[in-house]
Amino acid sequence: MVRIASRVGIFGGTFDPPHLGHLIVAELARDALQLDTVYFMPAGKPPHKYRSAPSAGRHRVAMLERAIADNPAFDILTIEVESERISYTADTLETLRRTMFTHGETLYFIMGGDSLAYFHTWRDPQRILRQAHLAVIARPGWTIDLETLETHLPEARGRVEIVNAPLIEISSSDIRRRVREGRTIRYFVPDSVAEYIYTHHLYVNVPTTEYV
Ligand SMILES: Nc1ncnc2c1ncn2[C@@H]1O[C@H](COP(=O)(O)OP(=O)(O)OP(=O)(O)O)[C@@H](O)[C@H]1O
Ligand SMILES: O=C(O)c1ccc[n+]([C@@H]2O[C@H](COP(=O)([O-])O)[C@@H](O)[C@H]2O)c1
Repeated sequence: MVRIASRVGIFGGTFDPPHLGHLIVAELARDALQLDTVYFMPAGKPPHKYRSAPSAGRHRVAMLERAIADNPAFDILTIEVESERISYTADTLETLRRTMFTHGETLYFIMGGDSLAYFHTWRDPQRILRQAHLAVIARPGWTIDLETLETHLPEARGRVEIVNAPLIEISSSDIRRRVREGRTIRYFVPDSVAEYIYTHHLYVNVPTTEYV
């Protein structure tokens, strides 16, 4: 039997909380790149946000479970939230290649344009590009500048796919602020996620050192 290697998206993020922007990005990447599965991968300790901790991993996973429940092409990878270490993507992808994606799967690491702008500063970006392509979606306020990226990182040439999508001005930080201020988050997150946020009193008392 000839086995056809599958095409897999890995969408790393803090997801504190997951919002409709994340879901639209994942669905458009799935569609554009013909991905069999998109895995949402919440970071345990996100490298650029480690000064003040995000909500507990169990809350972020629970919200993701609710957010993706009705999409059979979406799943969750808990490898990073289960670890005590800072979630460096290069390490995670290598581990996943060793343990889970061992059949020549084509991997796409999905990110917004804001993440791409700093990608060359990530730990060992060359190592990431050896494991996966990047799938990048535009984000309001950020230009996708492949030329500059390739100047910093020649290994990115031919490894980055741009996914066309409408600009979606939704962010987790805005949602956290809205909850804190008692404003609506309806239609920013799935109803099931909003319910979880209110039931567990998330984002009500966020320290003044709200992470950036
Ligand atoms: N509205 C959006 N449009 C495009 N990409 C997005 C959008 N929201 C998040 N992303 C991308 O999803 C990934 C995970 O994002 P993250 O979980 O940090 O959410 P966020 O909304 O950026 O959070 P915060 O506001 O707390 O920084 C990142 O690569 C980010 O660029
Ligand atoms: O590996 C790195 O150096 C690195 C630096 C910044 C971000 N990342 C990853 O990028 C993803 C999005 O990060 P964030 O902070 O926007 O949620 C998440 O999976 C992070 O672990 C990874």
